[in-house]
Amino acid sequence: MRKVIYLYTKLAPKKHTIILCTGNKNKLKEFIQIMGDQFHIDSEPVDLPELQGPPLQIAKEKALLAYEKMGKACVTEDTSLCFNALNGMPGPYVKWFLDAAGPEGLSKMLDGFEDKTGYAQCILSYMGPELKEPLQFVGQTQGVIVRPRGPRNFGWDPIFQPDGYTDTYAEMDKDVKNKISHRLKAIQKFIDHFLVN
Ligand SMILES: O=c1[nH]c(=O)c2ncn([C@@H]3O[C@H](COP(=O)(O)OP(=O)(O)OP(=O)(O)O)[C@@H](O)[C@H]3O)c2[nH]1
Ligand SMILES: [Mg+2]
Repeated sequence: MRKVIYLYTKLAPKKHTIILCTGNKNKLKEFIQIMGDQFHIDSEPVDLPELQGPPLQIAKEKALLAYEKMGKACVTEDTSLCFNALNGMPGPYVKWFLDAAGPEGLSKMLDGFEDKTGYAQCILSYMGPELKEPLQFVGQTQGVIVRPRGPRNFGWDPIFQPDGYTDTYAEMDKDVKNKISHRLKAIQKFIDHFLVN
C-alpha cells in the first residue's frame, strides 16, 4: 500500500497554486481553461486602482499594489485593446471606453479611419518576496476592429477579429480563442520562464 501511495504522489505531483488578483470573472475563467491542467488557480477579487501611463508601467504598479495588499506572491493581469490608427489608444483605458460607449461605440471610433487594424495585449505580472520589481510577460494578438458580432458576455470580444480568422473572438469557440489569444501568449511566456528558472 505504501508503495502505491508513493508511486501515486510521484506520478501525480501536487499542482502549484497561483494567486490571481482580478475582479474580472471572465479573465479567471480563461486562466483556468488555459492553465488549469498544470496549476491550481486561486483568485482574489481585489479591486486595484489603475494609474495612468504606458501599459507596462500601469501593469507594474498594479502588481506592486496587489502584492502589498496580499502580502504574498501573486499574479495580476492588465489587458489593452489598441487601435493602430489611434497610435495604440484606447489601450489600457479600453475598460472605460467600453463602459461609456459599449462595443458599438468603440468600433465606431474608427469610422473616420481607413486603418481598422489593432491588437489585443495582455501583460501578466508576477510579484513575490524574492523580487524587487515584478516580472512581466507580454502577449499580443494582431487583428482588425469590426462591428460587434457574437455573444456579448466578455468585454470587446465581439469587435476583435484576429488575423487569419473570419470570426470575432466572441464568435469563435472558447478553445479556439484560448489557442491564439493575447492571454494564452502571455501565460505561455510565464510558464516557460518558471519551467526553466
Ligand atoms: O473582450 C475581451 N476579451 C478579453 O480577452 C479581455 N480581457 C480583458 N478584457 C476587458 O478589457 C478591459 C481590461 O481592463 P483590465 O485589464 O483592467 O481588467 P478588469 O479591470 O476587468 O479586471 P482586473 O483589473 O481586476 O484584472 C476590461 O473591460 C475587461 O473586461 C477583455 N475583453
Ligand atoms: Mg482593471
